[in-house]
Amino acid sequence: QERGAAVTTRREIDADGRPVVRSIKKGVKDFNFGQTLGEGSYSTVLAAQDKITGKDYAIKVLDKRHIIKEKKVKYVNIERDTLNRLTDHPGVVRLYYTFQDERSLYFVLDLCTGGELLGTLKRMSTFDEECARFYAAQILDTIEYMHNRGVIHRDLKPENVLLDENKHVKITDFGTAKLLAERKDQNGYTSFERDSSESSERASSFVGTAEYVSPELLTDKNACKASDLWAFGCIIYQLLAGRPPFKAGNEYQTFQKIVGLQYEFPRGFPEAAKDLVERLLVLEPQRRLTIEHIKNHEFFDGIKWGKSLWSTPAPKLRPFM
Ligand SMILES: C[C@@H](Nc1nc2c(c3cc(-c4cn[nH]c4)ccc13)C(=O)N=C/C2=C\CC1CC1)C(C)(C)C
Repeated sequence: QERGAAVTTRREIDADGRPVVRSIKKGVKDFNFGQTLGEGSYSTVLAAQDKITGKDYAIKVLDKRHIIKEKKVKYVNIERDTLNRLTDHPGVVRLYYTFQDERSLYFVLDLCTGGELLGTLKRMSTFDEECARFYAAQILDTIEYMHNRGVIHRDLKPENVLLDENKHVKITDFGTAKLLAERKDQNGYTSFERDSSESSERASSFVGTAEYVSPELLTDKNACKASDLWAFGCIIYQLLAGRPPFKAGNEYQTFQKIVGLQYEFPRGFPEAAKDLVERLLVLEPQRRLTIEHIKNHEFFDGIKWGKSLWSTPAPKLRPFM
C-alpha cells in the first residue's frame, strides 16, 4: 500500500471464488501501543508501532464524549485542518492520517523521540549561544513556513517545541492556531486573507500561555503573525537565561509585566541576542522585526538559511559551565 496511506488494501477471494481487493482503514488493532508521551488538556499522546510496517508513530487519542462535553470540537477540527495544511516542512510534526472508533479519535503523527525542548533546557539550565542560535534558527524557519501557509500558531512555547531523533525541531500543538482563510485566484494560485493585524476582525476568546502571550492579545484580543514573533523573542531569552522574561507569582502579575514591558536581562546575556530580543519584545506588533530582518540580524551570523539548516547535525548540548 502507498506509504502512510490511511487506507490499506487486501486481495481476497470472494464467495464466488472471484479475486477481490478490499480496502480497509487502519485501526487501533493495527498498532502496538506503548508509553504515554504527553497529556494535553483533552488528549493523550502515546507511542505506537504499526504491526505490519514496524514504523514507530505518536498517536494522539481524543475522547469523543469529553471533547463534545467540553465543547472542544472546534479545536480538534482546527488542529486537524492546520496539520493538513502544514505537510511539507521538517519543522512541523507530520499528521499521517486519522481514524476513529466508537469512543475515540486517533491522530497518527511523527514520533519525536527527543521529547520537549523545555525538558532539555531544564536539564542544561541554559543553552550556550551556539545551541540557542541553532534552535532559534530552526524555530524561526518553521514560523516563516507556517506564516506563509496562512497559519498563526498563537501558543508557541518551549513545551510545544519537540525534538526528533536527530535533536532537530518539530513544532506541535496546533489546536489553538489561527488559520487565515485560504483563497484561490483566477490562475488557481493559493493566497491567504490579510494578516489579522491589518483587518479588524472580531475578538477571539483564546489567550495563550501566560508567560508567552503577546500584549496585543491581552489588550485588544487580536493575535496576528507578529504575536508569534513576540513568543519567539521570549523563547530566545529563555534559551539563554534559563527562564522566560515575564514571570510573576500569578498570571495577572505576569500579564501586568508584559503590558508594562517589565523585564531585564541577566548579567552576561550575550549582546547580539539582547539586541534581537529588544527588537522583538516591542509592545506595538507592527514595530517588531519582520522575519526577513530577524534572519539578517547579527545574532544569526553564520546560519545558512534554507534546506541546509535541517541537514546540519544539531550542536552538542553542553551542560551549563
Ligand atoms: C506537546 C504535547 N506533547 C507531545 N506531543 C507529541 C509528541 C511528544 C513526544 C514526547 C516524547 C517522546 N519521547 N519522549 C517524550 C513528549 C511529549 C510529546 C510526539 O512525539 N509526537 C506528536 C506530539 C503531538 C502532536 C499533536 C499536534 C497533534 C502535549 C503535551 C500537548 C501532549
